[in-house]
Amino acid sequence: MTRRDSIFALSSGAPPAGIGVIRVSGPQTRPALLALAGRVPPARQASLALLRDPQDAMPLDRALILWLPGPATVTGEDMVELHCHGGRAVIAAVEAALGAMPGLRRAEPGEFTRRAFDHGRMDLNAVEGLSDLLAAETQSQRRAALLMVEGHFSRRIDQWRRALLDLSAMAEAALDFSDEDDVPDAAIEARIGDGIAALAADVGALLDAPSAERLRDGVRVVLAGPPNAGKSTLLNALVGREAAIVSDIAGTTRDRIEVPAAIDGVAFLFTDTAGLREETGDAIEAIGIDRARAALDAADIILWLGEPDALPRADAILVAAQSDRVADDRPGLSLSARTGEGMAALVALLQQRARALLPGEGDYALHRRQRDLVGQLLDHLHAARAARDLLVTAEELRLGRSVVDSLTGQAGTEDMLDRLFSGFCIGK
Ligand SMILES: Nc1nc2c(ncn2[C@@H]2O[C@H](COP(=O)(O)OP(=O)(O)OP(=O)(O)O)[C@@H](O)[C@H]2O)c(=O)[nH]1
Ligand SMILES: [K+]
Ligand SMILES: [Mg+2]
Repeated sequence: MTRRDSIFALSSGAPPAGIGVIRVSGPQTRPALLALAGRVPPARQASLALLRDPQDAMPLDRALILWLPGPATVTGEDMVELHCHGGRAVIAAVEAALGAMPGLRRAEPGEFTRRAFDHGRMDLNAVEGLSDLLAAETQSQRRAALLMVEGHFSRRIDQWRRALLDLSAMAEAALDFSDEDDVPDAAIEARIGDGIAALAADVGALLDAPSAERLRDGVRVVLAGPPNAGKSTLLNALVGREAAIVSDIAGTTRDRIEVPAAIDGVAFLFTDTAGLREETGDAIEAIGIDRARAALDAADIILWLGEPDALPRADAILVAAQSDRVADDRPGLSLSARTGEGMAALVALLQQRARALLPGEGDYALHRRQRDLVGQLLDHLHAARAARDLLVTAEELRLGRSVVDSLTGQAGTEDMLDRLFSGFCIGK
């Protein structure tokens, strides 16, 4: 796919800044560079140039320019980078000069990336990874996103595609053969079966990959228990600010209070909830209790500040709170949010639990879209394996290949792509 129009945008942060990098991409890039700088420097070598307004030859800025002829560029098109002084008026003047040139216009959000995708420079997984990388706030988010951008997952999918093609070719050959004498070669069928099983094992292993949404939004830690157990006090201590109201009145917290917080490079989403009790005359509190139960259902980790025999889930962490004033023969992790006693142990335990849910060093995380498609691929492989008829096996393998195409975005629906790219900032 090629496009006629060329685009430009400020690709660095909002001015004023030390440097403002304006990128241009498309067939008009070279003429634009010539018009602004009066020359086209050697490819991929930084050089200084006085940029002039082509209309009146007045100086705009002295900038570092980088001429990047396509197709070996990030968009796959001719590109130039203008590293200008990052003042508002400088950027505005250079952008105005570019905008006045024929065939050049401002880029829409994500349009550079979209061109990279359209020209096969990035597949959909790398695009999603880039979106995550730009949004990354913690080091674990950054690491997992970078692996996606670098194409680790895409290369694995490519291996799947090749394995599927090989298996399909074997199945077709066996079918041709069986046409001739009605006796399919048992050895070939066994080889196909083994190949499918090996591929299914590799694909299935990815279904356990950590969730990119969880990595992005934070590990959901829900604090729950009876009224006045000290949930809100503990939440405030964990996030380091007075996010929730604390009082000695039972039933103080009614709504769910969600507070994101990064602890040692891991994103958590802490949720304080209304105290759970069976009977309340207060209609609002009753709604709060329903919401608390819903939060518990969605929790990755539960901190339970109640009775041990009322644990909402077997893996909930039992917390014996307010240890500074309650006699401590209680089971569970003893702590006082007031004095800080036991807090370090709780944080260490949260980190340990979170690590098990998040990608480790060198692991990638999968978005729901990716996980769903990996699941579909696995279903087709299982069906291909279980089929008694080689025709069915061949068809399931073909369906598997189309799932792989969806995974890389080769068979993506247009509105999904529009949504994804519009989430990018301008200049990316
Ligand atoms: N001494 C001491 N008091 C605490 C501690 N934690 C909470 N409290 C007190 O216990 C009372 C209840 O605390 P909250 O944090 O509001 O309890 P809660 O579980 O959120 O209560 P609800 O929102 O009403 O369900 C308040 O008066 C707190 O100051 C603690 O560790 N030590
Ligand atoms: K309270
Ligand atoms: Mg509370």
